[in-house]
Amino acid sequence: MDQRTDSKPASATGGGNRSELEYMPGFGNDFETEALPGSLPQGMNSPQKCAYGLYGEQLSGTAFTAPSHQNERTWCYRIRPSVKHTNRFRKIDVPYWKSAPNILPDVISLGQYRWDPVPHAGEALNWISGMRTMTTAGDVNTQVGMASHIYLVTKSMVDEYFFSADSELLIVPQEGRLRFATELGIIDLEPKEIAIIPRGLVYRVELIDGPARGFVCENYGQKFELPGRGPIGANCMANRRDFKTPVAHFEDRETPSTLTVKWCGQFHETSIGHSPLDVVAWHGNYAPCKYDLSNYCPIGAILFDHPDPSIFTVLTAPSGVPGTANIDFVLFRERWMVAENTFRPPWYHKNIMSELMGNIYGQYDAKPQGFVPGGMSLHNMMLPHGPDNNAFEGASNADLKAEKLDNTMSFMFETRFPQQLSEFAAKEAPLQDDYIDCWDSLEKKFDGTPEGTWNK
Ligand SMILES: O=C(O)Cc1cc(O)ccc1O
Ligand SMILES: [Fe+2]
Repeated sequence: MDQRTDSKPASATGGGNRSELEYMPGFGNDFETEALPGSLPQGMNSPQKCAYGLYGEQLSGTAFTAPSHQNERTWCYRIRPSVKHTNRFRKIDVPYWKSAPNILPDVISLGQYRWDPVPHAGEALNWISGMRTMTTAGDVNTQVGMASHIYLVTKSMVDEYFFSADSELLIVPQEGRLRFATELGIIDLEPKEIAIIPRGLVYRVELIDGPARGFVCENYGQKFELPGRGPIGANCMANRRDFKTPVAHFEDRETPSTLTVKWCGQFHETSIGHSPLDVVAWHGNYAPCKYDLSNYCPIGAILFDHPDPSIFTVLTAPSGVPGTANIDFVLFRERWMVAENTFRPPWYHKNIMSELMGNIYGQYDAKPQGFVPGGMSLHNMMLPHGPDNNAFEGASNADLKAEKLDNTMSFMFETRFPQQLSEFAAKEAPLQDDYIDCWDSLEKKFDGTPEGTWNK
């Protein structure tokens, strides 16, 4: 669906409140939007002279020759071409934001790990200084794998801009509200929502309500897309129309500013004399978006058994291997549990993929205690895990009436690669040293009686 929306440019500071922001519906649509009437060329991309004296510029998110159903690019009409934004770069240190490969000789990643919420620091932190890498997987240089991070944001970026050439960011807020002022428009984000910021897109992050904390999946590989639903058909899970992309919004502001670029795992800074968020009009299918997780329509077992968690996939970032994702983003949210004669929580298992989980709010059914909002857990490649003793006992003896799992939202970043703990995750973050004890009290129940419940 194409949509054309004119919007007034807001104040130079990106002013205006959330309700004034406008979004266009759809996932991966071919959008078009202009902030000034007539600023978007029609019928062609590169007129000899653009309206309002704008410069035309293409942002390519896939190779020029990617198959047409995967090809993504956006045409921007901007006050200055981006190349005018870049002076010489200098390398800077962003010590807590790591990239793969980051395999540390004195850190053991083999294990089941769980962390309490990372507390806010004494000093004020912004989107860049407040990023805390927990795990890395794959290789940023060959564009496979991912990193997981916690962000701790207590101050806005002011005249500071950022882009990651390495990655697309999937952002999962847990507390506080943030504004992403991007080249292509403004997204306000709060817990229960997620956002996707594409590789190469310049933006600034402002604090609306703080402190803000959340989770980030940094995807080095092919972009996130909606999973195929197979026999489920054309509806449910995440529906395309519920993804929202901002309308064009520009800043014509000449102030000394800095642009930080993440490139091949390293950070670089350059000075510019103006806001780079100067795109007046754009069209294309390479754009940021947000999605309200309360729109996710879960599908599940309606008679017996516990399906694989892939049934709850919101987004998947494919690898070259069919069915084996670089990353799946999986959501465990409110739902009814109705399966008869079934052990309802997740089963015990070992998985070739590695599972990084975060709790947005509430209680997770396999871990009624200890996995708290803002907390994370890691069940690495082929490492056994499953319900703790309380969950096992409770679910094995429960009266199996229909039961609503209410007030619960956790998620999983599941990748085909093993995840390596960062130094921060192993040594500074609030690691629960006693996590594996949660399985200690599981008893031997083998008693020589053949009866289970499956043959009743
Ligand atoms: O380990 C976990 O808690 C995540 C998970 C949930 C589930 O329902 C099935 C498998 C699985 O890995
Ligand atoms: Fe699991």
